[in-house]
Amino acid sequence: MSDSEARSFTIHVPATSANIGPGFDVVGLSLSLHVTLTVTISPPTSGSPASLPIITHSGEGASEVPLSPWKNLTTRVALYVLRCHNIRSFPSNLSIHVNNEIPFGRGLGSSGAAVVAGVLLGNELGRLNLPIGRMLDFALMVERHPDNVTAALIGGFVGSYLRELDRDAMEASQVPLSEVLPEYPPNAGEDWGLHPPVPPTGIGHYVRFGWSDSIKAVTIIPRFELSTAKARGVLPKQYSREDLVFNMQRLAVLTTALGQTPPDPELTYEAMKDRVHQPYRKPLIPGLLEITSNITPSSHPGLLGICLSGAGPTILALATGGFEAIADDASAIFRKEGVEVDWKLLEIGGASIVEQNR
Ligand SMILES: Nc1ncnc2c1ncn2[C@@H]1O[C@H](COP(=O)(O)OP(=O)(O)OP(=O)(O)O)[C@@H](O)[C@H]1O
Ligand SMILES: N[C@@H](CCO)C(=O)O
Repeated sequence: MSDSEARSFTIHVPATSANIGPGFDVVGLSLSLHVTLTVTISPPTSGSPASLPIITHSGEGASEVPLSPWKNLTTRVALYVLRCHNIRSFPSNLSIHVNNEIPFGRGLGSSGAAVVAGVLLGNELGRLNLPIGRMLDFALMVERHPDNVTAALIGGFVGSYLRELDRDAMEASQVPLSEVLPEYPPNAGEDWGLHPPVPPTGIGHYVRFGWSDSIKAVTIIPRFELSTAKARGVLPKQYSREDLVFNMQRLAVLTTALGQTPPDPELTYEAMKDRVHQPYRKPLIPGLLEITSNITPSSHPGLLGICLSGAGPTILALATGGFEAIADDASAIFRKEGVEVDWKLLEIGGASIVEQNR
């Protein structure tokens, strides 16, 4: 298809729940809520000046998300990918409709999904044909903990690490975010387009674990936002050996236990406990401790384990049944603390996909 023809494609990126208890910054699970971009590029009309992309947005975040392509996270990331391939602007006559099912700032990976959507958008607009690993490099230059973006891109229950790079590559992967996503439009005369910080190759490695089809995700979603930055700000810089061993023992068991059929509630409940992030986040999420300690497989048959979803405030319960009782009882504890919630029963989702429409 030539660039003078109309093009349309759709990008679907799933929500994710990171950590799953002990796997802080390591594991993520894709969920059946999506951000969907419907992208249309009309053929250029001769003589008409270059036009900026038109963004419309429906669903979650509609009242707060910036619609300027210079400010919107997804289009800024797409432009970063394009600039790294010597393409300095969006095509003319580009319109993007975003329909978003992922609530902002709740621990369901909305920012990771927006970043992955941006990488996929840049890849399609530039017809770059980037392999998955390279797309992950771009996503990791923006969102620097790999758990959400890797699970959103790959789909399923995914573990990842950031590689030990050589010194130059390490420095390149750690340039300030303000250089990766500069303020647009640039000041007059600023040479912004020519030298973007290109990601080193192979920043992250990942693996998809097995998943038992019988397991669903009950998400209990408070009606308040907690930014990831704030929830990371309360974490200590150092941990005791006991706490690290506690988490590593559980994570090693959890990554296989959730793939077993039937899953073993006694094994998984204990394996979803954490000492690295949840204890420090308790003051930010009223009810967290009571929910995770009072809702157990013996009080709630069908429950496998319960934890904070990502940086919170959403609670994630993995279960094979008894979904409503788990959600009702967790909601009641939140309400006692004055927190209103919504809950959703979600499937474990697939990977991000791009569909060509015509
Ligand atoms: N579809 C989107 N389009 C543009 N910006 C978005 C979109 N989704 C999320 N964002 C931006 O990301 C911010 C939320 O990011 P944050 O990292 O605080 O929470 P989260 O990603 O929802 O949670 P977590 O990382 O714990 O799973 C929003 O306030 C908004 O600025
Ligand atoms: N691992 C991250 C996930 C949030 O995006 C955290 O818990 O801060």
